[in-house]
Amino acid sequence: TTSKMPCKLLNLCEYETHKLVRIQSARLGSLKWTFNGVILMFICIVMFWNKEYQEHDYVVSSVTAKVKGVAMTSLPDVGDIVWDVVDYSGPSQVCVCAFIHLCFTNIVVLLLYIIHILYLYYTLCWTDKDCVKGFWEQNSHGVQTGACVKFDVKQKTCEVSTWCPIETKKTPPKPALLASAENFTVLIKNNIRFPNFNFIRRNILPEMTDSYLKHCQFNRRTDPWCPIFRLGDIVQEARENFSEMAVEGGVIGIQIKWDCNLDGFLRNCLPKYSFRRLDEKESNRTLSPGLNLRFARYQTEKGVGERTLFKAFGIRFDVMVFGKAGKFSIIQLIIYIGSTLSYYALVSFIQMFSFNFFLKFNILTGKEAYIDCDFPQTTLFIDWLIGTSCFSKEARQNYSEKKVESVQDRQQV
Ligand SMILES: Nc1ncnc2c1ncn2[C@@H]1O[C@H](COP(=O)(O)OP(=O)(O)OP(=O)(O)O)[C@@H](O)[C@H]1O
Repeated sequence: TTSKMPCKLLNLCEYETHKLVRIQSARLGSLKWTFNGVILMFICIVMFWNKEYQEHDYVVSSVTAKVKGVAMTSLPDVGDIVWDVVDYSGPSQVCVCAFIHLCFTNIVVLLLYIIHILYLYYTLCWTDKDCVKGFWEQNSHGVQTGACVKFDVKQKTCEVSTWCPIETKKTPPKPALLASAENFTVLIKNNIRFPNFNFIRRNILPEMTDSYLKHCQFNRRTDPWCPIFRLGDIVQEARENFSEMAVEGGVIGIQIKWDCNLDGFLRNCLPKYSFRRLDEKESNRTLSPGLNLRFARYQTEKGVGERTLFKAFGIRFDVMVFGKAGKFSIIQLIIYIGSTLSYYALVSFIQMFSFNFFLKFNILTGKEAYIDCDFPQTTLFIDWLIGTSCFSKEARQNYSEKKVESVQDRQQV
């Protein structure tokens, strides 16, 4: 007995293995193959749907844009101005569309400004020593000359050199002066590359001809690949009102999405355009809404430098390019198959669950006897439901005679 003690205490003389049971049951057999089939189908659908057999690469791209259109404005102090393609295409010229993607839609013109007219700025002083030559600060309009000059009867102020007269704050005109920019068109040229696959493409597709480009206009339904967009349509696609947005300006995002399949006969690589407003929409509630900038036209009048200052409000179009390309890769396919094999463990789990459930249901309804077990049973319902069934000797014998063929028995081992 003493020699058996360490055996008993430490379970040294025991070996555990699983018992394999083959059950002759049409119901359980068909359940098993149904589950196997469903899982196999699920794996295949996911594989083809998500193209899990492909390796991927991400897009590298460049974008340029050219705007065309003609508009006329009647501006106070300046008169009628025609804005055509030349005004907004040269880099050093006055622009309606200043940077490639910004289009002015509204303008405040400030009077002719003459260079180097001395103007008084409200920095009080008593003598010239109180003023610093060349001094400038954020809210002043020019640079101090260093002279202290009379401002009114009582006060003196530091003299500054600046453009005259001083710009006063003006609200943008409503309706917008350049609202006809709605009909301008912009050609967006987008070149993309997937470096890993050495694949190059443009949004001006190979099958497009010069005459097609001259006349086409993007339309989501009738012409979704045309790279020429009417500004009004872009704003409308972004669910905004052009005439409202034109007053103070704003930012619209143009998203170009390339989702490319580079596999043989399934090859497909076309751009998808979408549009949305990117800046704060509620101009009533937003401090300093919209988008504006200043530019000037310079001229000389009788030897004196002059400039016409424009404060222009505009809609900026930010073009964003996203893209992913996929190509068949045997390594990806093997990795995917390997990672999905574990799903088959689900089959035996579901099988065991349903087997136990049916068996216990039979026990509950008195079709099977369920008495004592070789090991303690918990009283938790969930354990009872999914735990391994245990039978009395009699029931086990009875059951195995009818349905169960024992392949491997632990006690025999
Ligand atoms: N904003 C635009 N709206 C409509 N069509 C445009 C626009 N920009 C370019 N196009 C047309 O698209 C085609 C390709 O333009 P691209 O700028 O590459 O060539 P281009 O010969 O320099 O064009 P153009 O001299 O007419 O400006 C041309 O037929 C051009 O007229």
